[in-house]
Amino acid sequence: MALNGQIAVVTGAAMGIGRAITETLLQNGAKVALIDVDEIAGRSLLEILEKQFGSDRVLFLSCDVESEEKLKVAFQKIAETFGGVDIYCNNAGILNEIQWQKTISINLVSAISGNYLALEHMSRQNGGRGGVIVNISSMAGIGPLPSCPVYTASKHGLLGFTRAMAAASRASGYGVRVNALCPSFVQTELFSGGPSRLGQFAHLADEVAQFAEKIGILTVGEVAEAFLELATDETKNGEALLLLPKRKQYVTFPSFL
Ligand SMILES: NC(=O)C1=CN([C@@H]2O[C@H](COP(=O)(O)OP(=O)(O)OC[C@H]3O[C@@H](n4cnc5c(N)ncnc54)[C@H](O)[C@@H]3O)[C@@H](O)[C@H]2O)C=CC1
Ligand SMILES: CCCCC/C=C\C=C\C(=O)C/C=C\C/C=C\CCCC(=O)O
Repeated sequence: MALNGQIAVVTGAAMGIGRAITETLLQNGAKVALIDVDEIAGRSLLEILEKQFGSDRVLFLSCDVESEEKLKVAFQKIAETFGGVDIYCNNAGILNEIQWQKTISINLVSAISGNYLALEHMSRQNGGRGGVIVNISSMAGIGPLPSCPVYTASKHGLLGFTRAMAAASRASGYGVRVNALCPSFVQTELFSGGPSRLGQFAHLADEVAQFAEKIGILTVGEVAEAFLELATDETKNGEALLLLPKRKQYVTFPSFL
């Protein structure tokens, strides 16, 4: 699938992985709507991107994805401005074992709301053009991160939702592929600030840091490249792409047929 002229929405786009994905989409010719709760970082990035790619190709919407109402309004504004939605990257996420309910709320509940809102605009059953959704899960969506049981649960939940949604989309003729990207540790604020947000599991920080050092740390650019593969390869639906510094593989799950 060529990205030229495609309309993409990226949540948590102001920094980290979301910013890198946004830049990659723009470099490949897409128009991108950036959604982020951090208005200052979002507006400052918008200014940079407008200069680089033109103001007709980027849009920033200050929005907390925890508010389904505000997210709905943001989607309406994007569809009106750009004329539809073709690609949805659900990336906004936090790691906070102290405020663990918020972790579930953003990483799982809001992710589900975002996927449903995206489908309202993208599904062929609703008059949309079809397209692709990429959910940013984590390696912690496949295996346990001991210092972060709730984060692990949220990412396992998101992966399960992705796979079921992909099957539902195929069976219902939505014309929308739904995939999950599962990176290991990535050099961002979420990673560097992680140790201070482990709460009762803070004593496990050193063990995790050693594990991270052993397997290596990804750059946001490497994650954006893997995102591009899931977004553009039209054979991929319901996939979980595991990404480590020295390894990339589509995860094989048990089959019950
Ligand atoms: N950094 C890592 O080691 C890994 C991160 N991930 C996942 O990648 C995604 C992005 O993470 P990073 O770039 O590392 O994080 P980050 O903390 O560097 O950036 C997250 C962005 O999301 C925004 N955001 C947070 N809550 C929001 C909300 N309620 N509404 C709207 N925007 C919100 C922030 O303002 C920020 O711009 C997350 O889902 C994370 O779980 C997955 C694997 C590894
Ligand atoms: C030093 C404490 C830092 C806390 C963690 C910071 C960021 C983590 C982000 C993730 O999304 C997790 C990434 C990779 C590890 C995930 C799972 C390990 C699974 C190991 C196993 O299967 O045995």
